[in-house]
Amino acid sequence: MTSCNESVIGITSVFKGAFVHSTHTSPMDILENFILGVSEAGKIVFIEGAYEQENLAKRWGFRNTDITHLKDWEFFIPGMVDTHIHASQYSYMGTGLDMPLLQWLNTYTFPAELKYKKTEFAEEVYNKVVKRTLKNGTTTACYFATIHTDSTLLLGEIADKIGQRALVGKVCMDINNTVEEYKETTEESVEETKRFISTLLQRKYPQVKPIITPRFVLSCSDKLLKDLGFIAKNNDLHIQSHISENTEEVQIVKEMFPDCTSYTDVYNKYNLLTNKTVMAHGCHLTDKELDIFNQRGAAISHCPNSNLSLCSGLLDVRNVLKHKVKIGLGTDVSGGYSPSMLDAIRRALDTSKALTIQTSGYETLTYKEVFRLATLGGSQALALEDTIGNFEVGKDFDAVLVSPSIPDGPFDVFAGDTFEVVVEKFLNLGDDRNMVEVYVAGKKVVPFKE
Ligand SMILES: Nc1nc2[nH]cnc2c(=O)[nH]1
Ligand SMILES: [Zn+2]
Repeated sequence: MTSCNESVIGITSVFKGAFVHSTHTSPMDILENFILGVSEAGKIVFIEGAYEQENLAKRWGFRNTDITHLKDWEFFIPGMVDTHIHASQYSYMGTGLDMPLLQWLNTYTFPAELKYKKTEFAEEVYNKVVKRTLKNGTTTACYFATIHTDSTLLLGEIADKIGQRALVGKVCMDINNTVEEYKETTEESVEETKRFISTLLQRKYPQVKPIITPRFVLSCSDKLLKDLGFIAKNNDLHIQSHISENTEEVQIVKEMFPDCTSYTDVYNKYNLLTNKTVMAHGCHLTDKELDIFNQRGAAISHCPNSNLSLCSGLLDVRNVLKHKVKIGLGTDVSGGYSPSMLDAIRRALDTSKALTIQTSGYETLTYKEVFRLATLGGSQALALEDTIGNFEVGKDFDAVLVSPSIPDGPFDVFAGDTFEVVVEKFLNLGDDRNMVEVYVAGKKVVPFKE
């Protein structure tokens, strides 16, 4: 296909059918009988009612035979954004959820992460986690790897090869009093972070970028936090970490930093709270801390499966939204036992309902609001809203083609169902069998090439 009037931009795909997405004003818009065009560069160039088909065809130079028609009940959703996932913890996902955070880290996590010193092990696990999440509709993942630079670079290479959009973090930690082998010196951590960033950036992967990753305050010395804040600022990089996940952790941070007014104040002091920062959990943040998040433009990754599985706490998403703090959803594999963002949607609803049970007058989140968190909210949390998150013209076409009525699928569709009902069924009951195609920047990445 070539364009005529709009001769600079060539159209490579045109889809006709239903598109379901969120906007600032609406948590869920269902656009039935629409037509969407994707450019060679993978960007959305138009999305309009199908009655505009002839005009669009003339303007963009495509023929009727170039159009891909969605089948009955099929619809596109924007690719989902996992704002917090530990690629390295995928190897033991679904196990070891019988203790609280700090004991869990010492017993299961640190020994498991130590194994990534070997790049062969990293290669096996990282190929699996990228494929598993992509086929579950995660088109963008914000990854923690381990302290090992070469294995973490491999994660970037694998995400690029398989076609997932990713922020990839080499974990930084110079404190570990229980698994002594699993830590770096302060200098190593800083130097290896610099090597990681420069090597990954040199590779110029179009959709894979580095993210500065201090594990959390309890794993990092003051000097390390300070240097990482400096590196992030000098290179305008994304930042991720954990904050206020459970009460024991919050108490220890308070005792360690008597001069700081809060956990948030510690990160803020070291320039680690920016408009490109995403902090996981935040279950126990105070209103004052949320105000600081708002002022800095920093975001929260809500990881409800993990918060329930490790008995960490119930994040009050309604309160976070009230403070106008950016928020997305995360699986937090493997504190969370599921790699699926559909599970994150469901557990976020469960959490909101638990808060409703214990708080009179609580305004429960709707499934539509939680869908927005998994898509547009995630893009905002990762400061990628200009590129992804919904089907606005000019954004990259990151999308999942959902086929609700596949043979032997996880739920049934009936003739009397409305489109809205089918979307709700998919969000509550669907799984990767329904996600028949996945696109990142206009390129079909699921089904996999091999
Ligand atoms: N859930 C979770 N919390 C953390 N806090 C510090 N490290 C971790 C981790 O690996 N998982
Ligand atoms: Zn985590």
